[in-house]
Amino acid sequence: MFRIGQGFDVHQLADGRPLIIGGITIPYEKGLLGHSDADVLLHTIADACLGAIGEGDIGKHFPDTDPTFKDADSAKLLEHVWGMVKEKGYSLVNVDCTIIAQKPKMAPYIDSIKERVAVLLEGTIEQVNVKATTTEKLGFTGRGEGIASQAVILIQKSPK
Ligand SMILES: Nc1ccn([C@@H]2O[C@H](COP(=O)(O)O)[C@@H](O)[C@H]2O)c(=O)n1
Ligand SMILES: C[C@@]1(CO)OP(=O)(O)OP(=O)(O)OC[C@H]1O
Repeated sequence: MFRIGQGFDVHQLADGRPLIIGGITIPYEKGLLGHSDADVLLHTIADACLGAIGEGDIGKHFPDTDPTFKDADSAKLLEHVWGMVKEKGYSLVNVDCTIIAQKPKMAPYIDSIKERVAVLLEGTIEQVNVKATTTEKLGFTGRGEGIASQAVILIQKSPK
């Protein structure tokens, strides 16, 4: 049995924050603002996982009003969500993600991000695709005010 899920997230860029995307710290003049470490890509993947198993979204499981999740490592949040996916008997088929950012250039970091995501989802690099696009200087991403991300995941329950 297959299930599909999709995720979308946006975080604002602000001074004085590290830029963490896909579990990797990327050198840049600004970072993403959030209650957690604001890892927009890992939040997107977590939401896609929760969508695939019909379990709502990360705000439901990790409320941004809960001090437990202040400055939380989003890799830990995704690990928890992936545990829920496994608990229901599913494994990864593939995940495809897009980071929407005018700057910085993501290309040098894509392979490291893919490796990190593959580890978190207990899959191989071949099961993970991560892309980046600008919005040609249009909109909030184009003005460099924030970074968005999208993901689609396919999971499979193997017959016993
Ligand atoms: N933050 C980004 C955005 C894009 N890239 C790479 O550049 C290519 C061209 O981007 P367009 O928005 O002009 O289509 C894109 O396909 C990515 O490979 C990037 O590395 N970092
Ligand atoms: C991850 C959580 C929890 O720390 O906070 P944020 O980092 O603000 O992220 P968001 O994508 O707005 O929503 C999920 C939150 O509940």
